[in-house]
Amino acid sequence: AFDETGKIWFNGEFVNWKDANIHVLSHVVHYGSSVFEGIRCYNTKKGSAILRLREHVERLFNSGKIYRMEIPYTVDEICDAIIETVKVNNLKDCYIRPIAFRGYRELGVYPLNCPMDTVIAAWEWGKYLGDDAIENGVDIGVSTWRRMAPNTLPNMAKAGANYMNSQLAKMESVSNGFDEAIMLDYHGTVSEGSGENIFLVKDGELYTPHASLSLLSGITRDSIAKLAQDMGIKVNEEAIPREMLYLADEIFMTGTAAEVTPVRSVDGIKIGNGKRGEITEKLQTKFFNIVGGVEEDEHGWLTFIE
Ligand SMILES: Cc1[nH+]cc(COP(=O)(O)O)c(CN[C@@H](CCC(=O)O)C(=O)O)c1O
Repeated sequence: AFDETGKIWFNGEFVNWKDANIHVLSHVVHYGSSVFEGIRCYNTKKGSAILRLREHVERLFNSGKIYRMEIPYTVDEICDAIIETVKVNNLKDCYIRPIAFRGYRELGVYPLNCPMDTVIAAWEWGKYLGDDAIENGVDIGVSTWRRMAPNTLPNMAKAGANYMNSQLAKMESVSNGFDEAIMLDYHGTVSEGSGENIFLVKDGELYTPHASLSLLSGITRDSIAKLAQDMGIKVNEEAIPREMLYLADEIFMTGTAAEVTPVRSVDGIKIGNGKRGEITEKLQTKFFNIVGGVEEDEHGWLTFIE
């Protein structure tokens, strides 16, 4: 639950949390016309730092471009506003949610007469899949809901409407007793989770579905792939059959909220020894050491908040 005492950046002004409201007849409420980001700020040993800020903001604008949304700010202005939002709320470790959406003027599917509203909120958000998930892993199930097919809803856009698909998969998996869903794509090969990308480990190599085909081109996915390459671990991007999930030595999921979460079972079938795998732990430790300021940020991913 939110502590509701913070300030929210709303179309260029900071407003009180409880005053950050929109009209119920805003286009976005009825038609899902929003694009958004999930970004984390970490309280590193050297102060608070936002992870891959520019990549996230550029993806926000790319998502908007797909939907012909003209967000009335530059990438730099949104980056600066995000930094200000963390500072004005005196947050150290937090999750940041920029969102741009079609606002209030008229209803009807055609969106281009509605104004664009832009909001940035930030709050403390713990471990996405539960406190012990990072160490002990989660149980996931393959959903009967597939990720959106090509040319239906754009998987490359981090758009609100895509999460109606994610919600269906998540609700189904939780009702089946799992912690998270893994979705297949239109062709029946492995795609992504309701809010994460997925990696398999087999014979010392990583396997992950092609970016931007049927899944969000994850920034954490990119970070982990780079860390694996730094460690001399080969990363294979390829179509992964569902049954490969069962045969993997290790599986983990990646996302800004999920960070690096091991998977211990799929559809009730134990993965490897049913615990966090060795390569998963190595990558997870490296990731957390970088975002914790314990190890050198060699890729320049951290933007420190003075
Ligand atoms: C469908 C999906 N796929 C992959 C990812 C991983 O992307 P990245 O964060 O760039 O590594 C996310 C992030 N999910 C965000 C929203 C979660 C939510 O519940 O809302 C997040 O992790 O912030 C997804 O929502």
